Amino acid sequence: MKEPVMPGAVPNPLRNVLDRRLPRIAGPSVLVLFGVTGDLARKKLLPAIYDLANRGLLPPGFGLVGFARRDWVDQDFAQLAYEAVKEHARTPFREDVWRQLSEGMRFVQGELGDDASFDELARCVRQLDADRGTGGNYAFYLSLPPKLFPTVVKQLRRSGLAESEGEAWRRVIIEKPFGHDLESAKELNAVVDDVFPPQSVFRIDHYLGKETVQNIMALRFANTLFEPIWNRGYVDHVQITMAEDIGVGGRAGYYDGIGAARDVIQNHLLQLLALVAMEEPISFTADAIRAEKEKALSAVTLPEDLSRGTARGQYAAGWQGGTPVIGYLDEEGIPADSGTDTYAAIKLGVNTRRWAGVPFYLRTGKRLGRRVTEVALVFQSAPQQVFGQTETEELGANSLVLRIQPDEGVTLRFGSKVPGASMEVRDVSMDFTYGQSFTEASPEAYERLILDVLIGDPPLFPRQEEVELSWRILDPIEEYWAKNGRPEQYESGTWGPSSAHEMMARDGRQWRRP
Ligand SMILES: NC(=O)C1=CN([C@@H]2O[C@H](COP(=O)(O)OP(=O)(O)OC[C@H]3O[C@@H](n4cnc5c(N)ncnc54)[C@H](OP(=O)(O)O)[C@@H]3O)[C@@H](O)[C@H]2O)C=CC1
Ligand SMILES: O=C1O[C@H](COP(=O)(O)O)[C@@H](O)[C@H](O)[C@H]1O
Repeated sequence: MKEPVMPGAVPNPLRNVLDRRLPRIAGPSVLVLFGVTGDLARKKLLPAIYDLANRGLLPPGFGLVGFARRDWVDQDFAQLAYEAVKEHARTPFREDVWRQLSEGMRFVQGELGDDASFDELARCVRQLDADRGTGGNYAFYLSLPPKLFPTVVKQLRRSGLAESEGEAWRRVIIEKPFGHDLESAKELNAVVDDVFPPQSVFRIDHYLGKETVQNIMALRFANTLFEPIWNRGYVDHVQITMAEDIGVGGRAGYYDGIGAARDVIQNHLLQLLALVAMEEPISFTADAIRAEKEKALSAVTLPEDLSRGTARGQYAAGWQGGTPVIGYLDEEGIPADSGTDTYAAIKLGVNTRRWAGVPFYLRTGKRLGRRVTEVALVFQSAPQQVFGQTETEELGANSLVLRIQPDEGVTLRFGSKVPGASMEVRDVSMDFTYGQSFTEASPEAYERLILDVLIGDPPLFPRQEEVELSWRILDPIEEYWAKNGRPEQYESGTWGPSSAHEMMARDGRQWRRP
């Protein structure tokens, strides 16, 4: 409902800003976590829930229900959560916070396809609701292998859990990847859409919960400094890098057959591209932001020749931090003849007045030189170099690097005269680093996103249109790869296959060395 405006009242431009600074606290609610024994729940979700409680952002009567197949009771779940919190939480351990949280924790053992398991879950949730006074507000987090999403959504309806009464709400949180191509994404959406209204569906892309990713909009639209040069008149090209030093670890079952491009380009990297390429939204509402991201994604173009504008690889044995590591094909659970990519690089265009002709190079990979995610705008070189010698990393180009992780911040690189008698210019950096500029700590991405779901605040969650537009970009590339041989092997600990470097060299450019 719109707030009534007094006749003659002067609108206060700070109102919106002040509202955003108020502490945002979740109301009474129960969170049901499917897949609670999994990797994501243990490393990220359970610690994030504890951190929210520790920061006073969860109500005292908050309820948490874990669901998985193993033969556990409430105490086993509490023990798992305790260990996860001790190992991975960001805030210090406080006995009183833990006690209050664990009093509201329950475990339900069951099979997702089994009606009786869901009837037991419904009974447990309703009992917890009554005990803790959570007002019938339930959120369901699907931290599961993606093929199980439709089963759970259907079971939520069958068991009556999806249905709310009166003022109470129901929300469903769906982990990525949302489908494995355009067609399956549409099928999944049809199932979800049948059970939950669009405003109750929260599709998680945890990159949008990262402070530094949210800062892309602040950097662009809260300043006058960058926007005038944020276009084809000044930018030569954009590089978006998400490099990991880890291998596939214990996630073979999920990763093999999915690969690097579906795992992170379809979601995280295309969301970064959208935030860099989009126009300013007319407001910071979910609809306005999503609409601008969708326009940017609709304008994305593929390289004319996919053999020259894409590259993919698979890690072979090598060295990581001085330790020998095995190749992808020797990882546990990976078929010896797997053709799954663990590295992918793609050159895209954005066909708008702002970006026409500016290439966006996206790359991601596992077992690369180091863990780093960054967005680099590489600017055109000065029209003429009056100074004899320029020793620069990007051949004399200035760059603005948004350091998403680690060492979060922003770097501006430009040429400066080297002190001394000669007129030599060398690249230097001007740095903004979160840790040095703010005393406030950044919440973990999942902490922010879980809180937003419990509050019902949707701007940081992509809607179905964005998911579909991203699959439209990736599907032709995956089809091309499927028909054109195996990924090229690259040594672990290096910066990916030689075809990715050749792709840049053909354009007279090179990948940045992060
Ligand atoms: N791990 C990560 O770093 C990230 C994961 N994600 C996404 O999060 C989701 C979960 O991933 P992750 O935690 O790694 O996966 P895991 O394989 O580690 O965990 C899967 C969970 O699902 C449960 N499960 C599997 N089958 C069934 C079934 N038939 N009935 C009931 N429970 C079942 C397992 O429980 P049990 O075996 O005990 O029954 C386990 O708790 C995926 O969608 C993934 O894409 C997203 C970003 C990062
Ligand atoms: O979504 C995913 O992200 C993680 C990396 O997340 P980050 O926050 O540590 O950058 C990646 O390892 C995983 O394969 C992928 O599913």
